[in-house]
Amino acid sequence: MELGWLLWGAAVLLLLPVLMELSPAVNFALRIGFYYLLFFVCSALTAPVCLLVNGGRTVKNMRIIKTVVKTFKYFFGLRFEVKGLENFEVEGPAIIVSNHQSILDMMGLMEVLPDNCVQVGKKELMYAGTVGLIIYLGGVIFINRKSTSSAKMVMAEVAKTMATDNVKVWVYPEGTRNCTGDLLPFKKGAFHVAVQAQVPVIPVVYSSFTTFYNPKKNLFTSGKIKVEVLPPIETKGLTSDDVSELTDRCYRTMRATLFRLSGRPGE
Ligand SMILES: CCCCCCCCCCCCCCCC(=O)SCCNC(=O)CCNC(=O)[C@H](O)C(C)(C)COP(=O)(O)OP(=O)(O)OC[C@H]1O[C@@H](n2cnc3c(N)ncnc32)[C@H](O)[C@@H]1OP(=O)(O)O
Ligand SMILES: CCCCCCCC/C=C\CCCCCCCC(=O)OC[C@@H](O)COP(=O)(O)O
Repeated sequence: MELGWLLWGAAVLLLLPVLMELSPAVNFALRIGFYYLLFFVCSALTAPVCLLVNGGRTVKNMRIIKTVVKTFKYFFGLRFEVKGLENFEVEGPAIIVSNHQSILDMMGLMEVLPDNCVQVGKKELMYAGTVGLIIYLGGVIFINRKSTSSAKMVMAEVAKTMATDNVKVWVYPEGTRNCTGDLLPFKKGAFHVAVQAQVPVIPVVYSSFTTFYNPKKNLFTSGKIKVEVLPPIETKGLTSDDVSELTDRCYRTMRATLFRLSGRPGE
């Protein structure tokens, strides 16, 4: 019986590289599956460490999470080329906004995440097994995208407390993943919070993943991701009437940067 299993295991191990070469779908499924497994297992192992070291839900756990997630890129042959980190060095809290292409963004997020920075995430993530637990412990702010009123209430609370907690808040203004190489129109929530809290908006742009990652084409290979942290946009003196213009300005700057970093001719 054991011999049978041994032979079976050896056959799979020998066949796997051939299968991965022959079938992009197998390659994609194995690499993405391994990514999920990494998240799941590392979350389960990191949660007790966070509890032991920091005692519960606190942004301080993001340092531990960041240390662990920063190792994931080596498993997938991904490299980050980062510019502009000095733009994170603002006095006090800020709203950070970035484009959002895939769940692979978590590696890019942790690659540059400044200290004392939490993220706004869809509340469904709370139920993602051990990942839900670890992001809860990391201080992630959960919003219900299906209820604008409740989402706005949560965001209004963030605007009130981010100054006292001295935290930066990272928001994905597209509101969903978008791996087309372009930007979706921006939701305004992040910019309302920035104006309500009178804190700067710091745009962060990741180059397009389309050269190495495309679920529709079962493409997931190694690759280089350019990351640029842009200069902060001040909101002092702005009111809710200025939010649309602030959103549009940020959108245009980030879209031009996305095209530049991705080597795509601007429009
Ligand atoms: C060790 C291993 C570890 C492994 C683990 C590692 C990972 C550890 C990190 C995890 C990290 C997770 C990261 C997840 C990332 C996502 O889950 S992304 C998806 C969730 N995020 C978002 O949706 C953020 C962006 N969305 C927003 O900000 C949206 O504005 C809101 C607040 C959700 C509302 O959205 P909406 O219902 O679509 O409404 P929207 O069109 O934006 O606005 C409607 C109206 O309300 C107004 N409005 C909007 N917001 C406001 C406001 N706050 N105040 C006043 N008015 C407002 C607008 O101005 C608009 O009015 P008009 O100007 O058009 O007249
Ligand atoms: C025992 C319980 C078993 C539960 C199994 C769940 C295992 C979960 C394992 C890995 C989950 C990886 C999730 C990492 C965080 C991903 C963050 C992210 O990118 O979420 C997508 C969100 O931005 C936008 O969502 P949509 O594009 O609107 O959709």
